[in-house]
Amino acid sequence: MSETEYGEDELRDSIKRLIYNLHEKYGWFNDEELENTPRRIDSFFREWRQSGDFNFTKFRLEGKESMVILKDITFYSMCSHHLLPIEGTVSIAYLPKPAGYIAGVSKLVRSVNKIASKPQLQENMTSEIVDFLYNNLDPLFVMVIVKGKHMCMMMRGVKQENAVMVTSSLKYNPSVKKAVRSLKAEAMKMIGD
Ligand SMILES: Nc1nc2c(ncn2[C@@H]2O[C@H](COP(=O)(O)OP(=O)(O)OP(=O)(O)O)[C@@H](O)[C@H]2O)c(=O)[nH]1
Repeated sequence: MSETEYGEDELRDSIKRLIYNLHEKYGWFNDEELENTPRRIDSFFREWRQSGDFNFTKFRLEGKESMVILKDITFYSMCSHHLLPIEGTVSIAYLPKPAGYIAGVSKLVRSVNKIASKPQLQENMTSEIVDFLYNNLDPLFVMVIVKGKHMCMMMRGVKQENAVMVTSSLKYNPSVKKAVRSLKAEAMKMIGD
């Protein structure tokens, strides 16, 4: 449903109704919270939706091409099934083309933040990051590994304190098809555990 069909005011009103209904049923909120919690939730979603746009600064590779790794980027997302947080790390490996693009390193983090900042499934987030980097950098090879702890499995349901979901996705230029297995092994070795 688009924003024109379901406007910002209606969204705020429905959050207010949710908080009031939860209070009716469970008696959870005091007066200050009934007044201000809907506004805070609304502004969280606004801030989250707006986070992310940036200029993807790139440079030209001058030396010989070799694998670039940025590992253990912290991310926060939310599962689209329960709207509960997912937190974890993203590791990125890419191989630029000869004299091709290299990313300003912070832009790899900004790419993760941009894509993480919405409710989603981890598998889809992983492949979306790969697609975004592939489209922006036009590399020979890109691989992303995501390790996520899902609050929906920690504070409810199966109650797993330590389970970590690991997902990976890769994309490559057809010219390196025969080398993909060794590129993947090199990326995984450099990223490590
Ligand atoms: N690839 C690469 N990038 C670097 C290195 N040192 C700094 N950078 C990046 O160079 C980029 C410069 O991009 P700009 O957009 O001009 O700088 P900025 O506005 O300060 O970027 P942010 O750090 O994203 O706020 C940033 O992404 C830096 O992280 C490096 O050794 N290698």
